[in-house]
Parts: sequence; C-alpha cells; structure tokens
Amino acid sequence: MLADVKVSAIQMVSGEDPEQNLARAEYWVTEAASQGAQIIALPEYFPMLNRDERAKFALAEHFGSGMMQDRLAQLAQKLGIWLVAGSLPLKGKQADKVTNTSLVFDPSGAVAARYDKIHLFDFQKGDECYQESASIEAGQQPVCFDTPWARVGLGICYDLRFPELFRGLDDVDLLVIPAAFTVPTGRSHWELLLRARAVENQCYLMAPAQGGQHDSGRVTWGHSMIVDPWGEILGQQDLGEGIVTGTLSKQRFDEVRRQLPAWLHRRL
Ligand SMILES: O=C(O)CNC(=O)[C@H](CS)NC(=O)CCC(=O)C(=O)O
Repeated sequence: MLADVKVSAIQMVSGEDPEQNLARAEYWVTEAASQGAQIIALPEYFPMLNRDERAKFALAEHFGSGMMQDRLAQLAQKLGIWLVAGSLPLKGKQADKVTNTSLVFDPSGAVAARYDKIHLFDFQKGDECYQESASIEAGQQPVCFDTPWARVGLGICYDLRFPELFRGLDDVDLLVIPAAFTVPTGRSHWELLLRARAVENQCYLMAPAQGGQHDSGRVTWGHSMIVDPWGEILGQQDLGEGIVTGTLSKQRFDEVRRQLPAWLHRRL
C-alpha cells in the first residue's frame, strides 16, 4: 500500500525538565513539518530523562487525558501531520508501575495507536545498570497502524533485539523504533540491528533516538537514522538535537521485494 511520503526522525537530548523538553519537541516537530514531513517521530522518553524514578511517576498521565497528551494532540492537529510520540510514561494498572508508551496522533489530533513497550531492559555492565522491569509494566500487544501512505509498525528501544516482534506484524511498510540506547551497546549493536530489521522485513525503518550528554549525567548513543528496505542508510545524525528526514519510495520498495522476493519466500 506504500505511497511516496517524507518522514522525519527527531533526535533529542532530553533533560530533567518536562516543560523544556516538550518545548524542544514542539520546535523540532514544527521544523520537520515545515520541511514537508508527513510522519514525524520523537525519541523514547522525549518529555524527560531522569535517573530519579519518582520523577517518572510524577509525570505519568492516565491514558486519554493530561498536559502532555493535550499538547501533542494539538501539535499534530495544528501541523496536519502524523505524530509518533516516541515514548512517554502513562499510569499502569498496578499503582507502583508506569508503562513506556508510544502514542500516535493523527492529523485531527486523535490517538490512532497506542503501543506499550513489551521487552524491558534489565542491564548491568560496569557502573551502568538499568532495571526497567522494576518500574515499568510491560505491554502485551504488538501494534501497527495505517496512514494514507504507509502501514507502520511500532517498537521501542530494547524491542529492537527481538525480531519476532516485527516479523509478526502484518506486512508493514515502515517500522518506527524510538530509542535511548546506551553508549556501549549502541556502539556495538545499534546500526547492525536497525539495518538487519529493515533488510529481513524488506521495509523502511526510522529510529528517532536520544543522543548526547543529558542533565542527569547519563549519556546516550544517538545515531538516529532512516534505513531503506535494502539496508541503505538514507540519513543519520550522530549526536545532539536535530532532524533526520528521508523519503519513502514506492518504486524502491517494490524493486527490492521484486528482485529479492525473500518476503514472499517465508515458510514458517
Ligand atoms: O528509563 C528511561 O528513562 C528511558 N528508557 C530507557 O532509556 C530504556 C530503558 S532503561 N533504554 C533502553 O531500553 C536501552 C536499550 C539498549 O541500550 C540496548 O538494547 O542495548
């Protein structure tokens, strides 16, 4: 169903102040829309990166109402774009948990999709340690949604390591994978995994990332990129805030799947 469309991945270096991060997100999304992008995606936890878990709970909103969701809906509507709001915390079913959620706003400002991160990042290497499962309620459902140009599948960050999540989606044209990768894992695996997911699923992929030195002291890998179905990198940004824009081409997509029909040759 793919039709040519311009898409943008926004890279951020979110700090601890949600107001400031939301203002930066609004600035970059507006900039991307002015360059003609119709589908625009923000990184994981764009409204706040904070080592203090309590801040995440204070920020979390009930699904369907709250300051963050209101502003994002208004932004999508004002610009007439599809906005993949990377991820933000929503209140979980359990009182002591939040979800790590991508909300997709359509050009009317309505929520077109909700994806809760399924695979939770528990990691220990040197003095870097993450225990996402302690505070996050895992999602259960893979999610994709249709825009007028493309069927889009969602994943968040660590999900990138689980190819079965994306393979299970119903023939998507574009994968959007917002992230906040660590530097050591990013250096070794980020580009490799992104290009592999695009090549094996013969689809476009865009990965908006956190990239740089954050107020909290944390450092993230960045390297937001857009990859085509052959695995070519159409654009990327190493570190710092900015926009990576690319055009999804129906001709290119069809050509790759015609010349090497691996997608059709699936047996299992
Ligand atoms: O917790 C927050 O504030 C925002 N969330 C994140 O930064 C998440 C969970 S800690 N990061 C990852 O999943 C990195 C995965 C990764 O780096 C890999 O798979 O190698």
